[in-house]
Amino acid sequence: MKLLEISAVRKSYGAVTVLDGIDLEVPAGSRTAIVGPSGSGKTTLLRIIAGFEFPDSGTVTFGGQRLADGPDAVPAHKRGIGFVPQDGALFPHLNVADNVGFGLARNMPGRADRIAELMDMVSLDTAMLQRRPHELSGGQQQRVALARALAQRPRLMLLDEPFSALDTGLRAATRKAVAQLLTSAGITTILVTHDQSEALSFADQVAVMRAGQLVQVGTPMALYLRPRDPATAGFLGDTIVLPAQVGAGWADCALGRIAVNQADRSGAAQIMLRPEQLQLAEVPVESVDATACFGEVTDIDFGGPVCVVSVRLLGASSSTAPLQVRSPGIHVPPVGATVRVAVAGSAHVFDR
Ligand SMILES: Nc1ncnc2c1ncn2[C@@H]1O[C@H](COP(=O)(O)OP(=O)(O)OP(=O)(O)O)[C@@H](O)[C@H]1O
Repeated sequence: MKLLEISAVRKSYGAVTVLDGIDLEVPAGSRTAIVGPSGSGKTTLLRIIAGFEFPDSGTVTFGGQRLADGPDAVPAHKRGIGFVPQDGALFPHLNVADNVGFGLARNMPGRADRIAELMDMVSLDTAMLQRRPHELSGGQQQRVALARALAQRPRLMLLDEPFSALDTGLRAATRKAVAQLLTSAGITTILVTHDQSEALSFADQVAVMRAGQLVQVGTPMALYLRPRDPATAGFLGDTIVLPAQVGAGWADCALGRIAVNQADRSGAAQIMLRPEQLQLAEVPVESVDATACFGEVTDIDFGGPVCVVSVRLLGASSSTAPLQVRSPGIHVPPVGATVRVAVAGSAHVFDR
């Protein structure tokens, strides 16, 4: 069942079109990530859902209620939608208790208990209630911001790059904790991020935005393995894109004959592999023959657990860019080694 439906939403600032016909359905209980480069319109879309901005045209429907029909819109405070902005936006002069309880009436019965319950939901110790925001870590501040948004018991939570100020380890741990918390509370969530790995790991629906349009919406796995075009593929991770002749479920390309995931395609096409699909095995140079694909290691970028190995295919012209292959650090072949290149899984054929 869909909780939120966005239909044909357009928004311009002066002559600049920021949202150019957005259609998106968000199922109840799901986690959606909107991902896209800086300036593509992600925050504007989130602010339209929250009610801080209104569309020029198009509709926003939430739980069957029309929230916006063009500029005719329900104000933000009547929507029952939580919003956690990028920097948390805590009130610096208020302590944690007053930040968390900001939207709760001062004379509300059980107010202190509700604030303690919210602190517990976001795994913060109530011993922190008297502290000011500057006396908290970045991760703790984000949790307070989340608790403040949860106080309104929203059915939908909007998160605008809430983890971007956190360092890598804390970021992953906070993201996971927040995802679990929102799911167990049954709160539908939309996360805006420009970090593709964050989108892929957080969401069960990913929407890729480019220049004010949603270019593809689907599960993380579908988008990663079957992106619509090379730009979307490249945005979601590293790629190896090769020209090929495809037909009957196979592609003939510089790596030899490999399986493709669209059996119905034929003719000249561009195919895509993810670098982790290529596997290298060092072999003696005299074992090179025509039955497999071989190359020479030209460079290694040692990254510990995963290294990027540059491989020039034997027979390729010197102007052809080497393949960038990911290889475990303990098995990395040396520069100059001859390697057999094998492909795991199938390649994806781009539509155009
Ligand atoms: N109030 C405004 N007035 C004029 N232009 C605006 C306004 N808000 C946003 N824009 C412009 O709209 C475009 C999209 O902005 P938006 O913040 O939605 O992008 P974004 O994808 O969230 O980017 P980022 O990842 O950098 O936050 C940008 O070109 C921005 O400059």
